[in-house]
Amino acid sequence: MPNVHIKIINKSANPLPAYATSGSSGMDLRADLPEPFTLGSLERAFVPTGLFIELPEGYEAQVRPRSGLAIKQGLTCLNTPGTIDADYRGEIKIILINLSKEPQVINPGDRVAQMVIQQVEQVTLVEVAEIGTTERGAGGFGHTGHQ
Ligand SMILES: O=c1ccn([C@H]2C[C@H](O)[C@@H](COP(=O)(O)OP(=O)(O)OP(=O)(O)O)O2)c(=O)[nH]1
Ligand SMILES: [Mg+2]
Repeated sequence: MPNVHIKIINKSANPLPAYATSGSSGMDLRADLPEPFTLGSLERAFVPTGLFIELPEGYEAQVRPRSGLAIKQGLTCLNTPGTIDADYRGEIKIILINLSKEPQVINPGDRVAQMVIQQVEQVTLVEVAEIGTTERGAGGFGHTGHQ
């Protein structure tokens, strides 16, 4: 398991993110807020985490929604999966949107998203006149049917 440097600016006394179980893909991210705030129906907002991360080259972090919040409160990440680049040194922020019909309250320390850290490769694009053929070809967007 590689080490990753993380700095936490702790407005809400939040603990460092951690994997909830030994098999968890993501670590939950807590809202670093001075007080509760309300996200109205269809409103979006930055939710600060107070976290600054130094990812090794060749890694990325993804900010993803939590399914429980999505089904119970209609809260999700607008740009899911959010991309944290390896060279980003600013605060990790969550772009939360309330897709429910009711206002939703976010409390300091609430676990509003999760962060998955994984390896990612950069490639060199080589321009060619023709690309290779496949069985699928240009078929997509449901062309294999529903069942
Ligand atoms: O949910 C997110 C998504 C992004 N970021 C930060 C880290 C990321 O490295 C940077 C840029 O994100 P992205 O590439 O998605 O945004 P952009 O609109 O392309 O901005 P830029 O031109 O700065 O790359 O913003 C977050 O804190 N949370
Ligand atoms: Mg970008």
